[in-house]
Parts: sequence; C-alpha cells; structure tokens
Amino acid sequence: MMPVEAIVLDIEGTTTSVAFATGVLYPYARERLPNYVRRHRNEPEVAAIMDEAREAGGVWNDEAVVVRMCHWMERDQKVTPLKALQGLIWEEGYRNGELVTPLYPDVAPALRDWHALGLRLYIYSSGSVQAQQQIYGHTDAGDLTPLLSGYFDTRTGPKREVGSYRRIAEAIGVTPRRILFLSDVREELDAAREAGWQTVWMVREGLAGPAAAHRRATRFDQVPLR
Ligand SMILES: CSCCC(=O)C(=O)COP(=O)(O)O
Ligand SMILES: [Mg+2]
Repeated sequence: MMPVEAIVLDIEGTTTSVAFATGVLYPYARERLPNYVRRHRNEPEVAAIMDEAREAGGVWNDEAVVVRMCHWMERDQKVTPLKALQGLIWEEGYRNGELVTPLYPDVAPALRDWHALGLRLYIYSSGSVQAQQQIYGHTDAGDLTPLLSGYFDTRTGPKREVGSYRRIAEAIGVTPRRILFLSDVREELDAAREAGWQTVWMVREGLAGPAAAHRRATRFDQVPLR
C-alpha cells in the first residue's frame, strides 16, 4: 500500500452514530420541514430547492412537493434537493444551540493527529456540503472545520458509483492510490476501491458484514495510513 496523502470521510456510521442521524437529525428536519418551506418559500435558495424537488419528484404544487420530500425522508432516500433542505433546517438548530454533533470519541483526536501529520482531510457525505459544514462546525469536540480541506456531496455523484470517486480524486488533485476512504457502507467502499482508492471499512457498534476486500477498523486510532 502507498502512503496516504488524503483521507476522505463518510459521516453517518463513520464519525457519528447512525442513531444520531435517525433519532435526532432526521426527526428534527421532518418536524420542521412544512413550516420551514412556508416561512422561506420566497428566498432564492429555497425556491431553487423546491424547483429541483418538483422535477425530481414529478409533482407540481408546493404541497405535493412537501409531501414527496417527507416520503423521501421516511425512506431515507438521498435525494439531492431534500438533503439541501435538511441542511438549511439543521442550520437553524445548530445556530440556536438545539443541535450539537456527538462524534465518536476517537474521531476528533485522530483528525487532529492526521492534520498535524500533514494529511489532507475531506468529507464525502449524502448530506449537503452546507449541512456537513454545520455538522463539523458544531461538534461536542468543538469546531473541527479548520481541520478540513473540502467537502463533497451528491452533487459530485451518488456514493455507490465509481465515477463519484474519480471526480473527487480529480478535484483534490491526489493520485487515487494515495487517497484513503473511511465508510461504514460496503457498496461505497467497493466503488471507491474500483476507482483505485485505499479503503477501510469502519465497523462501529460491532455490525460486521460478510468478509470483503476491505481492511476493517472499529476506531480511528486503528486506521492504517498506508
Ligand atoms: C449524520 S446524518 C447527516 C448527513 C446526511 O444527511 C446523510 O444522509 C448521511 O449520509 P452519509 O453519506 O454521511 O452516510
Ligand atoms: Mg455512512
């Protein structure tokens, strides 16, 4: 294995628990979504999201778009305009202190160590870039955004498609064999590996899958850097 120059991190199930997403963030957005749309409908950013959701959902009026977005949320469908709207709703919660991201305890120390070693750190999540900045800007270990060199979301492509990883490598200007991807989802790791990246399967909470062509770690201090 080549020494690693850049580490790309998933969020849900890798740096924060799945329970934080399904038990806190998603319900927070679900409860507020209809009212948020009513309050912000005329702002250009929300209007653009509504247009994109209307197209993705094949529906015509605002009410139907909101219903469709709630439907996507119930099924945890990673539809780009939904993720963008969730990010805006979470921003209110992070700003007013209702939301704080509980990281796994090994995450912040490892990010600081890796950053101090000169490694570049990136996020690739289905959550929007704006949501990612909120999530890492308000953690129980403080604001970690100064450690991060960039963010990628589904506007770069779906996380289970090899092309997304090729585009990220191109964007950050690092040779694929020197990029390490950490995720809890095997299909994402398979796609990254097909793009030539190194991979480590984060097996948090003992949820090991069947044997696969990925090294495994349960904590970030076990992650090999080559
Ligand atoms: C911690 S959940 C917030 C990010 C998000 O919206 C999401 O869908 C998680 O997807 P990931 O690709 O980070 O597993
Ligand atoms: Mg994940």
